[in-house]
Amino acid sequence: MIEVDSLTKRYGDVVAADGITFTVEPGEIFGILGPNGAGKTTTVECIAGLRRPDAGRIRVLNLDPVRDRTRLRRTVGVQLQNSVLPDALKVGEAMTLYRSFYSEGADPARLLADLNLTNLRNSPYSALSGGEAQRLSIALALIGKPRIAILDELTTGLDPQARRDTWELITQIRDTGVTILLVSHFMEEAQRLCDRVAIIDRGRLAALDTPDGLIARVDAPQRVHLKTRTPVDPALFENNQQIEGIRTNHTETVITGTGNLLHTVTVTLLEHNIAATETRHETATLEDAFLALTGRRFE
Ligand SMILES: Nc1ncnc2c1ncn2[C@@H]1O[C@H](COP(=O)(O)OP(=O)(O)OP(=O)(O)O)[C@@H](O)[C@H]1O
Repeated sequence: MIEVDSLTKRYGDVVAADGITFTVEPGEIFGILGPNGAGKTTTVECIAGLRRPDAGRIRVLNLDPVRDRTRLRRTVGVQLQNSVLPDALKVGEAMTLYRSFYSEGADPARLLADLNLTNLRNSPYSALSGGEAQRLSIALALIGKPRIAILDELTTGLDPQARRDTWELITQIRDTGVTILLVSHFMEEAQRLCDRVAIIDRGRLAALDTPDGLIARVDAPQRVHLKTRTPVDPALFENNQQIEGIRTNHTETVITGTGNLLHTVTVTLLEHNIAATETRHETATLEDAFLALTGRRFE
């Protein structure tokens, strides 16, 4: 769907994109993840044909985003970071206006219903909450029935519930066959939502893999935290190669190790007829992967 090969873009002395290469496959939710100023927006703006690369080659559905911008506009829906509409424009009017840009497209009433915006169709843009405005911007990105949707910093500024609702919505949109290119600086968002993630740091592609694949590159041990009614004897876990360490503090036990650690611990407890009142399994996160891959903390 999208091919980016050695993309380079400079603003004066700043190299915002420095030889970035990746491809996006049909039906993927593909994440571009990186800290502020990493070059994410520059990359997707070049893909959307809004900026001209200094070097490198981009193809979107086999078209050149700059040269073939008019043709691409029919198949690529874009929601840009911090996009705003005029305050007085009503939700329904915005949908009708954007629909008029396309000879073929989605039914505005149907799309409003799908995005749970029907009741707000007469509300002016200025009266919308952050989550409602984001849902409207997604609706506007989808009004031309695109094959690819580019969504930039979709959930920034939303509360946790609105963020989770938006993730659910993105998954549903993908399930209708739309390929999604998602820009984010939220680790959890990328981990939960994306099929593959390109980590961009200082204009360069630091890594590209599934979230699990990125996390698997981290050499951090897992931890299982247990609470039990009576103290656990650490000797029960000896002679198990997956277990690297045990710390006990009365009825609280923390076991570190590798492999299928949770399974190993659970089986051992069952064998000795010990019931855990609480179990928590901690594994490495994308945040750990970022640190391991770039040598820097995400923030
Ligand atoms: N129009 C511009 N003129 C000059 N410098 C720019 C321009 N747009 C971006 N930059 C610089 O290019 C670099 C990359 O910016 P970009 O917006 O692509 O990063 P980003 O990863 O999307 O960041 P954020 O998460 O903060 O939006 C930054 O150093 C930024 O200051």
